[in-house]
Amino acid sequence: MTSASAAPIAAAPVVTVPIALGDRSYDIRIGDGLLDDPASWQGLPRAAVAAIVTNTTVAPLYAQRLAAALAPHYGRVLQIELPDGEAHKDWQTLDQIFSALLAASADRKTVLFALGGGVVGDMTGFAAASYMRGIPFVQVPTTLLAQVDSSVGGKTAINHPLGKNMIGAFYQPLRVLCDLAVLDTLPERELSAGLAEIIKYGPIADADFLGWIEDHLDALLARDRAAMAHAVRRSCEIKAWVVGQDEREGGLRAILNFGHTFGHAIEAGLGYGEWLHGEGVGCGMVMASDLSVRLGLMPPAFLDRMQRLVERARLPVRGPALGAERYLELMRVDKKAEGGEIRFVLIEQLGRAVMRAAPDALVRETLAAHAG
Ligand SMILES: NC(=O)c1ccc[n+]([C@@H]2O[C@H](COP(=O)([O-])OP(=O)(O)OC[C@H]3O[C@@H](n4cnc5c(N)ncnc54)[C@H](O)[C@@H]3O)[C@@H](O)[C@H]2O)c1
Ligand SMILES: O=C(O)C(=O)C[C@@H](O)[C@H](O)[C@H](O)COP(=O)(O)O
Ligand SMILES: [Zn+2]
Repeated sequence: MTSASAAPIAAAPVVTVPIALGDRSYDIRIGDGLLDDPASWQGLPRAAVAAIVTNTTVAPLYAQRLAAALAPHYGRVLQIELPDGEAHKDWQTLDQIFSALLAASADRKTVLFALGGGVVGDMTGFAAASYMRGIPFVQVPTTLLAQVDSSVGGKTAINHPLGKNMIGAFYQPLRVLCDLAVLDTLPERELSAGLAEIIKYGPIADADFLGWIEDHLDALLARDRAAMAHAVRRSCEIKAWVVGQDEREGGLRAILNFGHTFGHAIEAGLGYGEWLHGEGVGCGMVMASDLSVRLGLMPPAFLDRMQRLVERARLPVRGPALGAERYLELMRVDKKAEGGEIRFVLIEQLGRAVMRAAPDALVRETLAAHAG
């Protein structure tokens, strides 16, 4: 993919990235202060009930402002507060959303607003996909990771103890609103987790963007607003470009899983929540880069480059000591696996990814070098 439109942008203007999916097309809006901008809510369906789905951490920070913005447009605005954390991305918490909607007589016109990170977004999306067989929803992502990745593209899910995101649906939001100002309150560890998914887009789709991230990493860690705006925009452009061609992951979309086969194994193997998703992806990208080198697809310098960048982003580059057999067992449950054969997203050229099986012996070598 070429890096057209990669010129840095100023922080102030609202940028719109379209995602083309026929009658499910929508806009990703990126800007400073979108929560308080009346234009953010124009053109959305009106209804008797709107529900803000959020969590106990984000609610005190931003829910009141969102409720005030929505009040003129809906008869009632409910607030559904979920417990915080990856460990709660499960059936029980999903059911809390359904129970709250039913108790409030939410109907088929009810619009859900996912206010939070990827956990809230994935669960709200799944609730929207299944409540009364489908109701509209809007993504209002409040973490860097959610703004650059999880709010876009319609993958919704909950975890299963045996595997990450195993129960879910493809279901697109009506709109995505990325207010860059909310990133100011994000803890540093979560900022780094978001950087992992930003870094991902370079090796899989845009070598120039990888260079840009290397050059601007310090600015991103310092939350420089213009650097953030560019990183969110370019990430969303790449994700929209991929999803627009392969909404349901028939092939190409799997490149967005670079680093995830190892990363998901780490998340599930440790029990959800010990490592953040972005931490698993950061370390997983180092492992997948190592495997790309071992398979002769990339030169050793590529692994050094990726490891250095992931480290600079303050992400782990060594996986936990789960044992190679346990890693392999967990990775065989991955959604990309076919007939028990693990398939990895690997890099074959900077900016181009490929999906390949790898001999267990080589995967063991990668794990010996980067885990434990
Ligand atoms: N659907 C997809 O395409 C997709 C893509 C990537 C990741 N994901 C999923 O997203 C999840 C990870 O998302 P995440 O990294 O956003 O984690 P998260 O949703 O757990 O949020 C991280 C933490 O930040 C807090 N938080 C959120 N916004 C805040 C703010 N503005 N200020 C202060 N604190 C804030 C949250 O309460 C939470 O404690 C994982 O479950 C992952 O599987 C999905
Ligand atoms: O949108 C996608 O497609 C992705 O793979 C994005 C990933 O960053 C994300 O973590 C996704 O939820 C992983 O998908 P899964 O199908 O492997 O569960
Ligand atoms: Zn991810």
